[in-house]
Amino acid sequence: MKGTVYKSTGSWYQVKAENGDFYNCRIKGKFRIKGIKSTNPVAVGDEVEIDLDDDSEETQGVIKKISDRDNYIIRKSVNLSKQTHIIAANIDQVFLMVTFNNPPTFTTFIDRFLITAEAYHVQAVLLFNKIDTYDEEEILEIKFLAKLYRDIGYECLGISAKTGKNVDKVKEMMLGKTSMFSGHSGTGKSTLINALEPSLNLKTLEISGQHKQGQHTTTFAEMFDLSFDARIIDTPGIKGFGVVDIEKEELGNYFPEFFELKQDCKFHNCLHLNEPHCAVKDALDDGEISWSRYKSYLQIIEGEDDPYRVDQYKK
Ligand SMILES: Nc1nc2c(ncn2[C@@H]2O[C@H](COP(=O)(O)OP(=O)(O)OP(=O)(O)O)[C@@H](O)[C@H]2O)c(=O)[nH]1
Ligand SMILES: [Zn+2]
Repeated sequence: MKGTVYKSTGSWYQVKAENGDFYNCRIKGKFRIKGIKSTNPVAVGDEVEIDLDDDSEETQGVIKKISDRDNYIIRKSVNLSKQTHIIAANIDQVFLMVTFNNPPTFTTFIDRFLITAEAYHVQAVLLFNKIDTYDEEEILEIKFLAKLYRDIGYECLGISAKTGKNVDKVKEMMLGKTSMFSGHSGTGKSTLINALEPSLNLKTLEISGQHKQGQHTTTFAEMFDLSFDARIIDTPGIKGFGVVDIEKEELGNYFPEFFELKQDCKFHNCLHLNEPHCAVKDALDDGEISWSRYKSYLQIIEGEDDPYRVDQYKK
């Protein structure tokens, strides 16, 4: 029988089978995924093949096969170097909650987030939350930012999780998909999820504001079905959505607007720094590429505080 992994505790996996029932499953045999050394062979979101065992009191299952992943997000294992822990797989989209000043979300943060999403092949959507609190000037700034990112190809939406403004549009975007929510603490993730599904009580809600994090507790992601044909993956204790190592030479590929111009640079391996006849720098001078994006690019390539090379736990 086919199924999807909704929860993992390390040795047991909760699988929702195609008949809609949930089964506790174990793994049989060895699962290796090409190119990655992982501490967990099966992750939340994985599509699996299971065999049911009716002999025991409670019907249990055995995971026999795991399907190729569309994408997955990882973090480095806490204990074992060079090992990775797959947090979740087959994610359709990730929403980044952005607030202008309460708390501030800087463009460098947005850009780092988008680069990570590009590297993981996960579609990213920017939600500008708390639009009920902004004055005219701030609304203009939000609109400016939304246009900047829309022009690059990212969907942007102004919402208020509190008043419910455009929450129906978020719902629409989620239909038939598996989504994740990310953003600085206090940007309104919990409030939005509450507005989307009032009965859902996520672990992130229990953890926020307390000091349960920081110990070496292993955190496991969990998937939830919502009432309107949508699924969300909750990743308690993991800020942002994992780690990714990016080489200098490939960084520009994760800026879609840089990538598009790359073939016009004189050197095929142009880093868009001081090389002559660089199409990216020309576009920057012409105002076709935003300075804030280029600044983020420089910061990362120069290796200034490199937060996405280390584990990002909530402190
Ligand atoms: N005015 C206004 N306040 C909001 C809105 N969304 C959230 N808030 C408030 O912002 C504060 C933080 O919201 P949370 O939903 O707890 O934020 P969070 O992102 O889940 O934070 P963490 O759990 O720490 O990651 C709360 O006081 C919310 O009531 C909004 O759209 N408008
Ligand atoms: Zn160049």
